[in-house]
Amino acid sequence: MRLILASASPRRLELLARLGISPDAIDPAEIDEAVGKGELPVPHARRLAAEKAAAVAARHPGCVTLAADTVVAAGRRILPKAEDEATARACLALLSGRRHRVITALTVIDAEGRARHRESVSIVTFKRLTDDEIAHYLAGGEWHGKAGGYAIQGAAEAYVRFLAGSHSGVVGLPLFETRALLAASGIALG
Ligand SMILES: Cc1cn([C@H]2C[C@H](O)[C@@H](COP(=O)(O)OP(=O)(O)OP(=O)(O)O)O2)c(=O)[nH]c1=O
Repeated sequence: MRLILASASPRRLELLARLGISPDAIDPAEIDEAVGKGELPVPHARRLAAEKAAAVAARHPGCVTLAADTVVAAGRRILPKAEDEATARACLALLSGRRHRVITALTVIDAEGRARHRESVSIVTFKRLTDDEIAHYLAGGEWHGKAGGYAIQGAAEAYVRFLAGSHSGVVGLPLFETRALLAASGIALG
């Protein structure tokens, strides 16, 4: 069974490798990731994962397609993907000392075109960050392109006081849910 990874994220490819899987092709979906008016974090992540999977599956009939979307949420608010330092700084200031959620939604479309969905929701709390700590983190550049302006797989984990849920889910591909969805969709797993 051919597996298509509908993602440009090298982290998702690495996480998939931890399941012993290497996709037959990588075909990133390029969809509009704008947040809908009044759209809440979990529905937003679900919608984007489903749209990424559908867009890519249409190009690969008869294959299994896996897509994911990661959202960092402070209450009902969806934090942006940090594309510049000012945005990353604003995210870190908001997350400082405060509990937030990281949602990764998954969609797998099987060879018959049937879509299956799951999501992982983790709770993360950072310590209260001083201005110096924020400046030091920003200088490292790891925030670039990351939802919420940080990457737990890098230096930011040293600021994480509490995590409940899935570490791989925070990084971008929750292994437990991914394994379950792929197995249900006909991908052979060890
Ligand atoms: C919170 C957090 C996010 N991230 C990353 C994962 C995702 O790459 C990104 C969220 O954006 P996504 O839109 O989920 O993914 P992407 O644009 O990188 O890739 P694609 O849509 O092609 O699959 O933030 C981390 O790497 N570590 C973290 O701790």
